Amino acid sequence: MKLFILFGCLIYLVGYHAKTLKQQRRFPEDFLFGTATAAYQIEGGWNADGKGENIWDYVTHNTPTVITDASNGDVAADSYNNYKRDVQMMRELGLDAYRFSISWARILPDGFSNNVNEAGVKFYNNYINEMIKYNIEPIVTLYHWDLPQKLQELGGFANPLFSDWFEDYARVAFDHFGDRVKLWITFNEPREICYEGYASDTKAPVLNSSAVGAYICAKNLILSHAKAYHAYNNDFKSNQGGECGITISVNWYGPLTDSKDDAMAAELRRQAEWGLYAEPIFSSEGDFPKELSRKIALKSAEQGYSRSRLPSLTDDEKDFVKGSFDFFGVNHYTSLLVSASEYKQEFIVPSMLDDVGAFTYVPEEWPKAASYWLRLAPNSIYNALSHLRNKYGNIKFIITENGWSSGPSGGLIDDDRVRYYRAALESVLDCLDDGINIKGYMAWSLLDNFEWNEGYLERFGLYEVDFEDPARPRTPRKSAFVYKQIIKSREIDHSYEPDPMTMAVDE
Ligand SMILES: C[C@H]1O[C@@H](Oc2ccc([N+](=O)[O-])cc2)[C@H](O)[C@@H](O)[C@H]1O
Repeated sequence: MKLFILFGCLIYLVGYHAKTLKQQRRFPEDFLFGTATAAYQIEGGWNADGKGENIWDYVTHNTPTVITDASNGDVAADSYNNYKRDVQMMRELGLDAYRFSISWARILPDGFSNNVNEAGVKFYNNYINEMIKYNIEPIVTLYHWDLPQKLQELGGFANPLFSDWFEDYARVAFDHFGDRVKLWITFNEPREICYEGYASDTKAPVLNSSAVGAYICAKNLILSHAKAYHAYNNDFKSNQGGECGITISVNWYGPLTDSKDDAMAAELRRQAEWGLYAEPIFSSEGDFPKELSRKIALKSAEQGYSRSRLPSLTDDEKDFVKGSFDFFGVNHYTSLLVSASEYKQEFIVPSMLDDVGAFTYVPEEWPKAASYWLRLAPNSIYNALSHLRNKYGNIKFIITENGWSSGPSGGLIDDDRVRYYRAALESVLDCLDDGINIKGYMAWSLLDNFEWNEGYLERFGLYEVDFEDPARPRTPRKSAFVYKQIIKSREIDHSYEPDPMTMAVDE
């Protein structure tokens, strides 16, 4: 009997300690919890008050077939008129920060800095001031995919002068908003800009120029980032005291098996997906990834090109680009497994996938979102971030996007999104436990919005938006309450159930 009681006490004590240990997993007080959006996806007001046309206006108006539901961002969530409600939602959630993008053509209608649209500047001033009023730190992306159409007509990212145009635009933004904005992101997701915009028929400008244009874009984009970074560093940082980085999409690509070939295939795939853009900026060599560059050169020669389709960086360019960051913005959503053996060449034109030669696989048991590319994968954030830390050192990381999609009739009780966010944030805690220097986490997204090629068929919002109603009313989903709980307590309470689901600003 005594032994039985002793054993019972022991079990109770172990259980109690395990619980308290788990409760000790807290996010630091200075950790920035936020949400993220992008101008074209939420603002609407596509031609309001002097805004110029951008490549998404152009593509959606002229080739609506590119968008599954033939919709566009003309009105979207109408945040151009509803920005105060959006800031109220940020306050309801208790956000520390809010990541949004500036529409280049709203402040420079032709793309060039000679013609500044004062109404556009005023809109962003009001928006930023509203955040500052409530202690919400604005994190500004300069480019989230919406190039002024006039610049596209001059070649866009393929024009070698692109980096000058981007630097000029960045300077206008630093000049007007840098007294209040302290975290600047030059580009959102170079891979999606260059690969999907220039080597596929999905994203604007829908050029599908195969794996030629995409590599020219990659080089020009990296140089443009570095020009904006140096402009900030040399001419603004001492007065404004902010930081400048870039956001790259870093999903985790692991090997399918333990074979050497799969390990190599996974490495090549990582180099193609994000190393191409990260390596020149964050590595000590300041150059494109070696194995990938060799493979592209080889493929280019086989295809009869007299030089590699991937343009090289000169020594001066490498020096200029290397180390051009204060932080690494990571967009992370999911994981994929890579196999070398199963890859079959599918393309007749040069393609980035053929350049890599690796097949990706996703286990059926990983839960599916509404987006075909999105699964809930185990340890996804930890795998990606620990790899980045091991590769580039323990630099400052901010997770600038992470989120889950449902279909248009998904409703307010979004238990699958709740499960995803809790798992993702547990993985962030694993990173913090391991000493990885993550300083913030931005959930994608604050509210439902125009999801690019899927239009309004995929919803990522913590707040649901009624797109049928001209007023675009916003209603919090269950995930909004759960995120609020985590932000407020700095802990993940897996048993928390909001009841009733009524939202208010905590004073
Ligand atoms: C939902 C958000 O997606 C971001 O872009 C991508 C693109 C591709 C992947 N992927 O894993 O294949 C993930 C995210 C984008 O930055 C944002 O605007 C949203 O649309």
